[in-house]
Amino acid sequence: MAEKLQALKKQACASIDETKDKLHQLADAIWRHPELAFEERQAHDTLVRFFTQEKGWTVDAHYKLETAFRATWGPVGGGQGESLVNVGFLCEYDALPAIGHACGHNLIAETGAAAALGLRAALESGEAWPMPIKVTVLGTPAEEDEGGKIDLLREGAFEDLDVVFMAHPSQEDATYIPDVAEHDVVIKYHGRASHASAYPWEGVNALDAAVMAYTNVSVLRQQLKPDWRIHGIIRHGGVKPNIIPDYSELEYYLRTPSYRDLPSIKAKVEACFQAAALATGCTVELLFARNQFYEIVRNHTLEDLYEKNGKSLGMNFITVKNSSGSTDFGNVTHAVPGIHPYFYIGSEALNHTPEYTAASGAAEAQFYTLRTAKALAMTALDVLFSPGALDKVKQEFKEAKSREEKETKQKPQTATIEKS
Ligand SMILES: NCCC[C@H](NC(=O)CCN)C(=O)O
Repeated sequence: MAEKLQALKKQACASIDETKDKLHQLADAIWRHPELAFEERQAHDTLVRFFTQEKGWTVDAHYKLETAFRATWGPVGGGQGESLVNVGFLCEYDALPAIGHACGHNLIAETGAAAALGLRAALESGEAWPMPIKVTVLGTPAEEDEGGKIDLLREGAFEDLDVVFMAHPSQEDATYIPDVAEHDVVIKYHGRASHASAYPWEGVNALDAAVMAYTNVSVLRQQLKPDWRIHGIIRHGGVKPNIIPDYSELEYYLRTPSYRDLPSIKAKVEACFQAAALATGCTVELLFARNQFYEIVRNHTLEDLYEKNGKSLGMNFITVKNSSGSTDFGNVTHAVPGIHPYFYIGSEALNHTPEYTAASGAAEAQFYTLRTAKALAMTALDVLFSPGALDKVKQEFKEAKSREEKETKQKPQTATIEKS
């Protein structure tokens, strides 16, 4: 089987190389027209067209969400009574406000599509596969905002998948970076307008509340655990200096390494926001996002396979220990075994900067993006055909889940303001 597996991997890589121009065009079209979360209509249509033109894929446009899609191929192979193995690849394609594809999600879409095409090409060689195999591509919107994958999870989109792959652009190749749990909140202060010079005493200053809230949180930061994060912006702060602002608005992201600590960080910042309202006489509304992002549940079996395949293609892997951002893929890994490796794109630029936008649209990124897609397809082939690999992946996932359940029993998700 080892030789056959090698030949299949070669076939997947060759097919990705053969499709490289179309794949580049796909990423380029998404990059040239950046769209915000849940508004990715053109990216959705571009990907739907891509899979429709590839032939053989069953494509569901607007799958469960307006800008999500699903493309499936197969099943192929297997005898009667064998259970189906459904391999999933994810495409993200939302951009950031003002700076476009500064997180390279156009390249995530490309790796997901390329890896799926590569796996399909290998599976098409006509072998008698021991079990029925299906390939599924899910287009998952709004990673940079509410987390479309969490909505899709709730809608059952991941229920029939056995393993899920995606890869994220970065400054390095890493099988895992500690993406943390996150909950977002919008804070609205309502005050009363008045002439700021003639009768300021009649006003209730909502900007003052926002500034106090910002300062309260900054003061709180010193007392947070080193890997907890709170960061925010003031979105509205008034309209004219001579009108006491009657409205202000902030948005904050709250992050902890485990979702189990989110209630604690939320309780602490809520106190900061309420205190600002009390001090200024404003009323306050706290609007927490409908979805919480969870940290990634690691699958070392998948990571090791990916690393081995990546190294065979020339990748240099580094180990990252520092907490990173967050991803709605974290929630996926609580339901299905999966990996979310990071990949170098030929630039030292940092994500969420204009320089990264340029790098994710540059021709240089293509070599690295396709190399990553090849490593994903090869890893999927290992999962399918390396003896015992799928069982090992599933067993590790099961063990992680039962550890998780035990920890949740020991430490339920409760809000506490810890006293020293
Ligand atoms: N509110 C969701 C923000 C998600 C965002 N994701 C990334 O940057 C992708 C890399 N993990 C974040 O700010 O972490």
